[in-house]
Amino acid sequence: MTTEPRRAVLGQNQYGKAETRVVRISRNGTTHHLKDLNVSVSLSGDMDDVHLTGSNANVLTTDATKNTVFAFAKEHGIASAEEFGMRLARHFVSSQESIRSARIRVEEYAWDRIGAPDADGARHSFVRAGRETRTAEIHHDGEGWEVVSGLEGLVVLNSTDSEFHGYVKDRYTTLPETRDRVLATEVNARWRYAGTGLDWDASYARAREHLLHAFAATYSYSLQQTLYAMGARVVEHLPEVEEIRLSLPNKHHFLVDLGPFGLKNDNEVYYAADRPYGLIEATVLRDGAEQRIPVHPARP
Ligand SMILES: O=c1[nH]c(=O)c2[nH]c(=O)[nH]c2[nH]1
Repeated sequence: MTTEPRRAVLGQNQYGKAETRVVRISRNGTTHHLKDLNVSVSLSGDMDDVHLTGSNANVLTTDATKNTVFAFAKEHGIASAEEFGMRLARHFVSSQESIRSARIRVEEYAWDRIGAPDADGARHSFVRAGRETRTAEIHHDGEGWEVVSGLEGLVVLNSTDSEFHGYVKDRYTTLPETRDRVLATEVNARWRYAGTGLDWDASYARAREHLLHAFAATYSYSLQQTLYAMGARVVEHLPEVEEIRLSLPNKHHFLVDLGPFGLKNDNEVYYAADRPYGLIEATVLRDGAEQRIPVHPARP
């Protein structure tokens, strides 16, 4: 019996940039609108050579597909995930002979406005739709009780009223100063109660509301300042709370440089980076209270 020589052949293939995190802010006077997408591009076509011969002549770079996402967000806006995805797909297939098909996957993160329409910040302050995780930790030694409640994953964003400047400049400092930036964070908070016998649900709702209100209403010169304002507002409005500890990742939104494409980015198109991120943490406590919430939360 003769054995056929085994030869490898190229099967289905596709390529593109996955998970471009684009945030488009439209500013209608002082009322801002937000679109927040995660866009993945997969292109297929005449790609035998790039796999088999080392020729890149048919390859539109994945970098260019990412740039196209940002540039289209600026030029055409984002009416809907579907419309935006169709526009991208049509562009890739019709502008490059070597590209025969495009698959665009879009995840859209929904945002709600914070507060009533006339409330502070309602025009430019947002909370990510979908509930945060509520937490509670109870300790009892047969006599005393300690109750620490909290929340994790409450994502908020201010599209203006945030500056950052005046910081130390050492030889490694490159961050440009800014008088108007997007400030976004995921609120992770734990607060310790002075006693028991409370309406826990009502207290939780009040703490959450005051955290959101302080985030929206604070004109911020740093996330540290916003953190303190949020913690202080809870301590000052909830007499049952002795201390609160906040852990706030700075969810950086970098303005995309659209200059190379002949486009001006007037604080409209942002790249939402996921890491690394600044991590701002502090305890805010009632004057005279003991600081007892541990720095690192216990994991279940
Ligand atoms: O609000 C901020 N606080 C910082 O300490 C800091 N550091 C940084 O690079 N960006 C920011 N933003």
